[in-house]
Amino acid sequence: MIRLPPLPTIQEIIRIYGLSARKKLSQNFLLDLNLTRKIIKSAGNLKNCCVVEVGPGPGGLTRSILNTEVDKLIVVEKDARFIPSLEILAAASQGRMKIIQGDILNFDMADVVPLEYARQWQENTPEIHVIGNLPFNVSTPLIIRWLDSISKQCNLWSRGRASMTLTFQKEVAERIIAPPRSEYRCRLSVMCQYLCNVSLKFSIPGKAFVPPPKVDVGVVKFVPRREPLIRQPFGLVERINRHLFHHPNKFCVKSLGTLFPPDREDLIWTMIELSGVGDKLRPFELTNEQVQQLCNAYATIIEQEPDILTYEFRSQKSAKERRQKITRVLALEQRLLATNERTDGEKMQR
Ligand SMILES: C[S@@+](CC[C@H](N)C(=O)[O-])C[C@H]1O[C@@H](n2cnc3c(N)ncnc32)[C@H](O)[C@@H]1O
Repeated sequence: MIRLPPLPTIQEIIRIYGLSARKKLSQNFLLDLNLTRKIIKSAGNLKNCCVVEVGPGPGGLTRSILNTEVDKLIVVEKDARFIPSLEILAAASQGRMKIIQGDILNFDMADVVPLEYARQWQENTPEIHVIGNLPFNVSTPLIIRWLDSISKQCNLWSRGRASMTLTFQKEVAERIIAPPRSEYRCRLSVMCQYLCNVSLKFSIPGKAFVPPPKVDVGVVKFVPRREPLIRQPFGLVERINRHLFHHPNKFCVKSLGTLFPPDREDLIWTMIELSGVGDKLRPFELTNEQVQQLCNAYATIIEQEPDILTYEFRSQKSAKERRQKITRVLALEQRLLATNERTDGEKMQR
């Protein structure tokens, strides 16, 4: 293990630089180095890896990352007040740490991760990890955005199957990992699980943070799957799940009904029949595989009847906008499916 030289404690850094947590920005600091160590341990072996830490704040987690044999650490922090304290860590890091002041929501991490850490998607251990204790109102939209990138193997995930260890409000963490029939099972569960192996590593009581949030926190690890459990474009999977979980406790036929125009009820039954998923199941009971069967059935239906999408995109203002949106969606979905098939073909040839 690499040890950092003696440094002021995080509490001292906060005092010296006057780094009070800003409630407006939902800032809660983790100052207990036993907990920061535990988070970093749950990310896995970081030896010779490149880590991107999002929202390092005063640098508690950052120190624990630097105390491993990590090869490169890139931190992305939005709040300029933290940069001088992070510079102290960078100076002690023996050239391993780089600071970027920026908003992770408008930032492509692939731009800053050196190519030497890139690996083939199919390779065993990811060499790139993302770690972060972000405000809850940032972490959930961010994970959806990153799942989209994982599905397309773009942005950071054009460099391989980078894993993520992130904190969430405990209840959101429970939703992410919820198995079928769990009270927490929802759209987020399927969206996360079809693309990643997800595990709740441990929970941290809110009172461990300064200032303490009103809720407890869950540390979740995401490892992108080599093959997604649902082999359809992200937008299509998202659409089906959005409709399905609109009524999580009613029979699926009720939720699926909203996918089709009122005069095409027949398509609900076509979808049920094509999927082989019984009509007496409720969305929260569906396995990821059953959601896949429903997505495949829907894809077959819109392939045969693309006009059905006119109903799905009825909120677009004019008929012209609707047509443009449908053309874009279909072209994108077809392109993505073609890419998947090509990759499969190439794999089979090897
Ligand atoms: C909950 S605090 C945690 C700080 C530190 N990681 C810790 O555990 O003590 C969240 C941090 O994320 C930063 N942050 C919030 N939104 C961000 C964004 N969009 N991009 C980058 N950093 C962000 C905040 O400024 C703050 O430093």
